[in-house]
Amino acid sequence: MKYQFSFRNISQKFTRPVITNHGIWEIRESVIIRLEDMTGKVSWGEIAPISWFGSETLEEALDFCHQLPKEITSEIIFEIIFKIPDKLPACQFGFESALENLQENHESLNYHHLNFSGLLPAGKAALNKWQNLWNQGYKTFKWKIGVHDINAELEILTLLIYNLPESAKLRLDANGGLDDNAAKLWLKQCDNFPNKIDFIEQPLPVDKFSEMLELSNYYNTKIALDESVATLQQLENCYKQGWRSIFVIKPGIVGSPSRLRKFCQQYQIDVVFSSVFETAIGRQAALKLAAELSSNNRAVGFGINHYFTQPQANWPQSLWNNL
Ligand SMILES: O=C(O)CCC(=O)C1=CC=C[C@@H](O)[C@@H]1C(=O)O
Ligand SMILES: [Mg+2]
Repeated sequence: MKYQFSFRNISQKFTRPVITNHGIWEIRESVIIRLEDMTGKVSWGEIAPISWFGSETLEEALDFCHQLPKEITSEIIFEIIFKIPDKLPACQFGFESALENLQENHESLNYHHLNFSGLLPAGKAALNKWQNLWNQGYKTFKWKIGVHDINAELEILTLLIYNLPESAKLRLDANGGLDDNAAKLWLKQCDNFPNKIDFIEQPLPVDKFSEMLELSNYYNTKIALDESVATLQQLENCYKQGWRSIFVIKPGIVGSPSRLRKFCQQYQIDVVFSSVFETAIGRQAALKLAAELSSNNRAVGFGINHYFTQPQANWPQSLWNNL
């Protein structure tokens, strides 16, 4: 099968910069790819790298797209998906989801049974942001920690827990920014609120796997790996090294959807699906996987209607025309 291939770079400004232990992220850039088959059917994919999570860089993704011919075959696409798995995971996701969309009618996608988690700004700004997300229907909130002084953040946590409605849940994401003592302080504090805290995400850096495994066996508060399991190879490695607590999966950078499906169905892991702050194109493909593979009814981190200001209506054609 042959496809007309084209691609364009897109950048979107976050409504509010995403501030994490990795730094301040103001503009989200990604690559939109377009495949048209011989019947004229068109489908879209999105390549949305996060290089500091371990995916390829945007430049590597663009270079890869530039070296592809304007007319590509399904053999070339399968080569992308299965032959270069760990170097270009965001490209794998973009191309395979575009191909899947050509082969399936994604309108049948039903993810209305999913619960969504709203992203709170780091620091004390979270205290006056949660209310309007609650009013929009979010009952789970993710708050970035490891950004400000730990004592200040622990105080804010207490205020957040005191102010949030009874049924609201909090998940804390340190982005690997804590040391062992700080992680123990957070876990000890969270153990005091067992019905409030969903989990602490990536408390320690990626190279502290055994320390996180030990913490996960000692404290009641669950720990979720994120940066440690960013790509399929890392996911498999952490599972094989004994991780059985929560795995945060970012479909946009993990790699091939079909290989992810196979892994999750084979190992029945406890997963939380998470956005890479993609556009509606990548989000639709990611939520398709979340709808199929989510476990334990965990809220998915795709609260798109508060990441970007640009309207996402009648994408992607309108987007494509304006790029
Ligand atoms: O998972 C969510 O709730 C939203 C997505 C999210 O928090 C992230 C997406 C991409 C990079 C990070 O800044 C951050 C994360 O660490 O999970
Ligand atoms: Mg995270």
